[in-house]
Amino acid sequence: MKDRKIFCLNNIAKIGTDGFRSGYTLIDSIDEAAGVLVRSADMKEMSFPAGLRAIARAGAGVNNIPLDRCAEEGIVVFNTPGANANSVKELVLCGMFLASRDIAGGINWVRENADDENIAKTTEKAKKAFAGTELKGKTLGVIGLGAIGVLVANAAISLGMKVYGFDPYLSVNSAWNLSPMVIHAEKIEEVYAASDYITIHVPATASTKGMISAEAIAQMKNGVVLLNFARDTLVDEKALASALEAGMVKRYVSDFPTPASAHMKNAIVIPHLGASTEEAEDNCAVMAVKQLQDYLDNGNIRNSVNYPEINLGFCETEARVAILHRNIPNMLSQITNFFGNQGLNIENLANKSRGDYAYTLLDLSHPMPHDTVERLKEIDGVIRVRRIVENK
Ligand SMILES: NC(=O)c1ccc[n+]([C@@H]2O[C@H](COP(=O)([O-])OP(=O)(O)OC[C@H]3O[C@@H](n4cnc5c(N)ncnc54)[C@H](O)[C@@H]3O)[C@@H](O)[C@H]2O)c1
Ligand SMILES: O=C(O)CC[C@@H](O)C(=O)O
Repeated sequence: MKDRKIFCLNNIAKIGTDGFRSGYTLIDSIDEAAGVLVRSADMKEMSFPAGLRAIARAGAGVNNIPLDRCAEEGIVVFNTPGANANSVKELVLCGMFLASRDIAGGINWVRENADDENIAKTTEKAKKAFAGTELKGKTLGVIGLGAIGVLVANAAISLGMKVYGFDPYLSVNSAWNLSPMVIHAEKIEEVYAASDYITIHVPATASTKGMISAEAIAQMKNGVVLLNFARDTLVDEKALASALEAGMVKRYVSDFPTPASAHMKNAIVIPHLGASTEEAEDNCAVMAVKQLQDYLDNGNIRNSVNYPEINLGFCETEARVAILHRNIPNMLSQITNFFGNQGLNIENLANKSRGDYAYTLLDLSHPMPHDTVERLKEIDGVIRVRRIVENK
C-alpha cells in the first residue's frame, strides 16, 4: 500500500487516529499531506499542496473550509453528520434552563457571599432575584430540523413544551425521526409569532447569514429567549444588542463568543462547547477517519460536502481508477472510450454529479499502462485522476 500522510490541524480524538491502518502516518505539516483532519480551524485563507486529496471535518459545520476552491483543486471534503448532535442537544437544553432562571447569577451570588456565616439564612431572602419560570407549557420554535434540531424538538416535547418546527428542506430521515407532536410551521413567521423560546440549527451559508435580523426580531414575541448553537453569523448582532437592551429579547444564549456578544446585556455566552464531550469527539473522529481512509484507499466517497457519494466497496479486479471532473457533457463517453481504445474492459463503473462537479470511479479487467493517469488528465474537464488499486 502507498504511504499515506495525514496532518491533524486540530486535536482529533485518539480513538479516531488509532483507526488508521498500517501505511498511514501522522505528520506535523500540511506540505506533504494526502489528507487533513480538522475541527473548527479556519482553512479559508490557506493554500493547499498539490498532493492533498481530502479534508475530513470532524464535526458538522463546514463554513471554515473553502468548499468550492477545494472542489476546483480536486480535494474532496467530508463532514460527520449527526456525530455530535446529542452533545449539542444537551447543551441547548442546558441553555434553555440557564435562561429560565438566573442560575448563573445565583451561583455567582453564593461565591460572592461564601464567607457569610449566615449564608443559609440570607439565601432565603436573596433568592427571589434569581427566580424564573418553567419550560413546561411554554412554546419552543426550532428553525432547522436536521440532526440537532430533531433531537432538540423531541426532547422539548418530553419536557412538556409545545414545539413548532420549521425546515423547508426537511430530509426523509429527519421526518422519520421527528415526534408527530411537533407542529409543522410552513412559514418561519409562524415560529416567530408563536414561540417563547427560539433555537436555530441551520448551516452558516450565504443564504442564512444574518437571518435573525431586526425585521425577524420585530416579529417575535416580546420577551422571547433566543438560542444560537449554530453559528454567530446567522444573527445580526447589532439588531440583537438593541433588542436585548430594550428587553424585546429577554435572553440570548449563544455558543459563539464574539467581541459584540461577549459584551451584550442579558446574553449567556458559552465558549463553543456544543461538541465538546468525550462521546461527540470520539464519534466525530472515528467517522472522519473511516471516511478519509475509505476515500484514500478505495476511492469511495461518503458524506462529502463538495463531491457526490459513490461506493464501489473494495476493488476485486486488477485495477481501480478515480476521476474527479467537471459536470459537463461528454465526459463519461470520453473516459470509457479512453479505456476501450486500449482494450481495457471496465468491470464496474459508477458516475455521479453534484452541482458543477462529478466523480467517476471504475474497476478494470487488467492493470493500467503506466501513463494512464497523465493521459486521462489531458481530457478537458478532468480535475484529478488517481490510480487507486493495482491488484497484481
Ligand atoms: N455548537 C456546536 O458545537 C455545533 C455542533 C454541531 C453543529 N453546529 C452547527 O449547527 C448546524 C446544524 O447542525 P446539524 O448537525 O443539525 O446539521 P444538519 O445538516 O443535520 O441540519 C441542518 C438543517 O437545517 C436545514 N436548513 C437549511 N437551511 C435552512 C433554512 N434557511 N431554514 C430552515 N432550515 C434550514 C436543513 O434542511 C437541515 O435539515 C451546523 O451546520 C453547524 O454550523 C454547531
Ligand atoms: O469541533 C468542535 O469543537 C465544534 C464543532 C461544531 O461547531 C460543528 O459544527 O460540528
